[in-house]
Amino acid sequence: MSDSLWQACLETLQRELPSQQYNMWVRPLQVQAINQDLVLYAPNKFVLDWVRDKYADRINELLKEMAGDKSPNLKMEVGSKPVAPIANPKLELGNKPQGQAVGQNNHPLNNGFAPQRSNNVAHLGQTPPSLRSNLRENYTFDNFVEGKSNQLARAAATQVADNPGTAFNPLFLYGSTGLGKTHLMHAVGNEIRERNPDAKVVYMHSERFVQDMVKAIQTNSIEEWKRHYRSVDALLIDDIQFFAGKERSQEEFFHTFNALLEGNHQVILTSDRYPKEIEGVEERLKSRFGWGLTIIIEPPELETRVAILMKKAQESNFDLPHEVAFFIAKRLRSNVRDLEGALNRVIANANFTGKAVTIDFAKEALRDMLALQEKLVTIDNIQKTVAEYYKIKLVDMSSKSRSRSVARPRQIAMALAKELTNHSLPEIGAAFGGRDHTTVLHACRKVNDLREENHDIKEDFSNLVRTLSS
Ligand SMILES: Nc1ncnc2c1ncn2[C@@H]1O[C@H](COP(=O)(O)OP(=O)(O)OP(=O)(O)O)[C@@H](O)[C@H]1O
Repeated sequence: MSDSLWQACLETLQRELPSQQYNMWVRPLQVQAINQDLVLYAPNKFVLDWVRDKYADRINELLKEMAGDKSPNLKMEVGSKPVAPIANPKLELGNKPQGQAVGQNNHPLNNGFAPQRSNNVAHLGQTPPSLRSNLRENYTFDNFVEGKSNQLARAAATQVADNPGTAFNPLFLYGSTGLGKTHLMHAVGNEIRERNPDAKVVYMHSERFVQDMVKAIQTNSIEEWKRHYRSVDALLIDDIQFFAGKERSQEEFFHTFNALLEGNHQVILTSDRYPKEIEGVEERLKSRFGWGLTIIIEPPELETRVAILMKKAQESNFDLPHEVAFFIAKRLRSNVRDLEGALNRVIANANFTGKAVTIDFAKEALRDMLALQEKLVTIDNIQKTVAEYYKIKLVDMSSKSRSRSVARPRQIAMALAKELTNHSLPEIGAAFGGRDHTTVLHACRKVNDLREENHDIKEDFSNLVRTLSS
């Protein structure tokens, strides 16, 4: 129960804090519920003091918001969550030993503190701490819900897992935040390890890569560091846009990258944008990124969002009524991470209040998230964004002109208004120069058809959804 409460708390903190702060201070915390206490374990005193000072009040506030007078007492300690005994050590050995504790051990501020580990848990041979695999075993192909928006990416990832180093190298996944790039990347890594438990698969966030390199330079161990990186079977680097402006790291990465590709070792990269659009990264590196296969993951459509919610609820053994999943999916459109956050919140609220999970219940539990979303996407905003995108005048959104160059963008804007806001067809019609609701309906159908047939319109529509929802 407290797990879902903490998860809900984490989701909110992740939304509220700049990602670097979140990754640095909050992500490494481990949690355990002990009676009425929720104990947070920090990897060292520095992190403990920082979190206590900067975030404890907000965490307490969130716990109270979500669990009311049943909210647990927040305690904080240096240490790590006691490791539960492993029922079947054989299953663990050599395959997927990395859990939270390993990530924590890798924390940049983890000055020599080693979390408790079970002796049953395998270590990766002589690999130095920074090159532990870091794979998150809960990110698999099995629990990745497929839909139109991620079909290609998933298929490519499966190919890479089947033929690492030879199918597509590098595999470059890009798309906005929270759409499953990291998940897919780990799924490939997990699958490679599943088939070959000896494979050295290393996952790294790009910021971590840079920090490690700096440390290796400071401690005169850069040669060893290079050797280790170049010896892996698969290197997974997340969010490589953070390499921007870090020239020395790019240089090292460039050589490592070439060495891996030459040796047919798999490289998988993710970024929030198309390689050529990453500013502050050398051209030669960007062009190398495109040598294999570059694929976008788009925001999931409604059916996929519902399927993701149902799947995640099922994984948490939570009985989520379909209409509630539909309601949440309809309202939260841009990002799977937000969907998960919403679900965790609903679960936490339901567990703590014991109330039945209805649409009204979800509305209440998600009040602030929904309000935020409504504020973000207004018809006004859609009209402005579409007009700018197609370089037409804003007044043409409501003009009577039927010329194709303005009528098509207008139809797209109407379809976006239907998809991204909760306004009714007549309300949308009124906002577009007093048009009839049947005109809006026709526009929505037309745009849907065009998205199937015409690649440019499909891409324009996704770009606009992304811009409007971010
Ligand atoms: N298709 C999907 N099926 C199931 N879960 C998904 C899917 N897509 C995303 N998720 C979940 O959404 C959350 C966010 O995904 P992930 O961290 O992979 O996003 P990301 O694209 O790497 O984001 P960022 O760019 O911010 O790193 C994860 O918990 C992931 O499991």
